[in-house]
Amino acid sequence: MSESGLPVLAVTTGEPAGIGPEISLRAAWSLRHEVRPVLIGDAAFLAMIASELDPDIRLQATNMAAVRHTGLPAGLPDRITVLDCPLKAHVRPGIPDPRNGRSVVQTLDIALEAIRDGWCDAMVTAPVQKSVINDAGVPFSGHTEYLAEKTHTDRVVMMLACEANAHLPYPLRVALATTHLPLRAVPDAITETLLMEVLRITDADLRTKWGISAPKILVCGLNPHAGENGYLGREELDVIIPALAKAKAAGIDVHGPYPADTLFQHKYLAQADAVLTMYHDQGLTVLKHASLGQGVNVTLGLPVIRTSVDHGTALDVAAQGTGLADAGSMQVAMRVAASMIKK
Ligand SMILES: NC(=O)C1=CN([C@@H]2O[C@H](COP(=O)(O)OP(=O)(O)OC[C@H]3O[C@@H](n4cnc5c(N)ncnc54)[C@H](O)[C@@H]3O)[C@@H](O)[C@H]2O)C=CC1
Ligand SMILES: NCC(=O)COP(=O)(O)O
Repeated sequence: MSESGLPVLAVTTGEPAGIGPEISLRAAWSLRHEVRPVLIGDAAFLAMIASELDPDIRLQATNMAAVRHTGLPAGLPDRITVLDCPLKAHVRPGIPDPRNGRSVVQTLDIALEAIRDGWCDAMVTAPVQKSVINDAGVPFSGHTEYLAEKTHTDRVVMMLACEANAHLPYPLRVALATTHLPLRAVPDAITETLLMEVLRITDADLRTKWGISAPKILVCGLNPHAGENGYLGREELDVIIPALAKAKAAGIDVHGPYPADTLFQHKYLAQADAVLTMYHDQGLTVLKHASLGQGVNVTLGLPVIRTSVDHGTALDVAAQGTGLADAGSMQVAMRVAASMIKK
C-alpha cells in the first residue's frame, strides 16, 4: 500500500506502437484517487503521449537505479509515477519495431521485481505484440506463460471475466484449460492431470481472489456435441469425464462436459461461477462478445496478482493517433487488481 493507503499497481505499458501507453495513461489518470499506478515504460515517450492526450496529466519520473537505492518515491498529488524503461528505437504508431521487443519484456521483469521487493502490490499489464517479441529473439507465447516461467510456477490458468452488463444479467468468468497453443496441439495437451490441476487452481482462486465460498464450475467438451458419445471424438470419454470424476471426488463442484456451442446460455450460466473451456477461442470468443469492452484477464495460480485487459494492441487504432482507444478494460483491470489486493 502507498503512504496514502492506496494499492500500488505496477502497470506495464505494453507494445509502444499499440494502444497500451495511451490506455495505461488514461486509466491511471482517471483512477489516481483509487489506486497508485506506477507506469513502467519509456518515460520520455509516455510524457509525449500524455501531453497529446490531456495537458492536465502530470507525470513524476523515476528509474530503477533510484528505486533500488532509495525505494519508490512518495507519490505527489495529481501526478502519475513513471518508472523509466527506455526503448531502443523511435516509435512509429501502428508499426511495432522488434528493436523495442526486449524493453517491452523488461517491463514485466521490473514489475515482478517491484512486487517481490514489496514496493508494488500487484501488476497490471497492457497488451504486447507477441510476434514482435519473438522477432526480437525472446521466445514468448503470452504474459501468462512468461510470468509462470519467471515465478517458477508449474501451472497457471488464464481466466477472463466480466461483470453483469446491459446484455448479461450476471457476471461471466471463463477459464481456459490450454492457452496459446496451435489448435493442432490442443487435444494432446488435454490430459487428466492438466484438467485436475486447472480445476484445482480455478476452484481455489475463485475462493481467494473473488471471495466465492462454494464455486460451481461448468466444463465444456472438446469436440462437437461433447463428442456425441464417442462418435465425434473420444477425448470426452477417455479424458474429460474421468478427470471431472476425480475433481468431484476431490470436493470440487464441477459439472459437464457440456457441448460448448450450447453451454453459453442463461439457464446454465445463471447458476455457475465459472466455465472451463478447453482452448483459447472456445472460451474467449464468448467472453469478449459478452464483456462489451469491460472484461479483465486474470492469471490464476500465480504467486503474484496479475490482471490485464481483454483485448490486444489495436495497432489500427494506434496508427490513427491518440485519443481513439477505449481505456475501459484497462480501468477494470486496475480496479480488479486493487480489489484482489484488499481480499
Ligand atoms: N494481453 C495481451 O498482451 C494481449 C495481446 N494481444 C496481441 O494483440 C495483437 C493484436 O491482436 P488482435 O487479434 O488484432 O486483437 P486486438 O484486440 O488488438 O484488435 C481487435 C479489434 O478490436 C479493436 N480494439 C481492441 N481493443 C480496442 C480498444 N481498447 N479500443 C478500441 N479498439 C480496440 C481493434 O482496433 C481491432 O479492430 C496480437 O499480437 C496479440 O498477440 C492480444 C490479446 C491480449
Ligand atoms: N486473448 C487473450 C490473450 O491472449 C492474453 O494473453 P496473455 O498475454 O495475458 O497471456
